[in-house]
Amino acid sequence: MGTQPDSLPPSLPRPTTPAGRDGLAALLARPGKAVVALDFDGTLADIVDDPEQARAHPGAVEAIAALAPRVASVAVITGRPAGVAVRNGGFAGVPGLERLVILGHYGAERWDALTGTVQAAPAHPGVAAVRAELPGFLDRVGAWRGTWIEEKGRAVAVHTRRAEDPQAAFEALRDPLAGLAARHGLVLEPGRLVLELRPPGVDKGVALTEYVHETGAESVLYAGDDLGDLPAFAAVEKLRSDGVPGVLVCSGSTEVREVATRADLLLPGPPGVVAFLTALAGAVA
Ligand SMILES: O=P(O)(O)OC[C@H]1O[C@H](O[C@H]2O[C@H](CO)[C@@H](O)[C@H](O)[C@H]2O)[C@H](O)[C@@H](O)[C@@H]1O
Repeated sequence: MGTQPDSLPPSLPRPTTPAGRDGLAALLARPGKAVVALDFDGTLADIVDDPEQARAHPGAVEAIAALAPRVASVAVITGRPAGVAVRNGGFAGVPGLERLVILGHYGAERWDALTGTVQAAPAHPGVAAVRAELPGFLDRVGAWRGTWIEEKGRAVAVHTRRAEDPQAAFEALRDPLAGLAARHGLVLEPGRLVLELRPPGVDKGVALTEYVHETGAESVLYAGDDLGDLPAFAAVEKLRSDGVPGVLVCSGSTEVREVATRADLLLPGPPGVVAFLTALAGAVA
């Protein structure tokens, strides 16, 4: 049996890094000054073939609702439109989630449970241009059968999960779509078998940093699973170097290596995240 040389409770999985253990200890010492920020797809929701069908993993909403009243804030930071995350997550009107904040479109949109409204940055004209060009563009570059376009309002995403060889389809489209995005003043956001063309200027790191400063938090936990979460990881690393303790959690240890290798704590996907959040709520009770 291992020893616990610090004050972390045995009910919680133990971060593997000193910085992660410091971050978790700070959160537990003063939960009322902690922000817990969570990605949606792959972290709170299991990955499925059809994004419309993605739902919060069983127990996720209950775990967040138990935790949220005991910390400064819980925020969901997602590439989804904020309204889609609210709907698919089932986050509206839940006791305990009265102060939940959802930062959608990587921070370009914000939904507050307090008002039930979405605030958004102005639309980028490049998105409409790409939307019009994309079907013909995919035909011309010979996209794999099964590749499809997700309409996201402020962005468009090209999915390859349903192609015969999803990874080959993803790799074949990556450079062409980066070029198309650049021609219209957009950036390419690669994810798990998805290539999103979206406006520049904001990412999950910017969104998280601004939110931590807004709330005056003195510690932060961020959990994510995908490449789009790496800016948030970098933001926590920067906050740590500025004296704000933080914990980095990876949901699923094998899918996206870059996320796993930078995390302080590896959890086995959304079921593991739900178990962790439930235990965390118990530990700060
Ligand atoms: O920031 P997130 O909450 O992780 O959202 C990022 C992207 O998630 C969605 O795509 C991913 O989940 C789908 C449903 O499980 C899956 O089919 C897809 O392969 C994944 O990449 C969403 O569809 C994208 O728009 C988001 O950008």
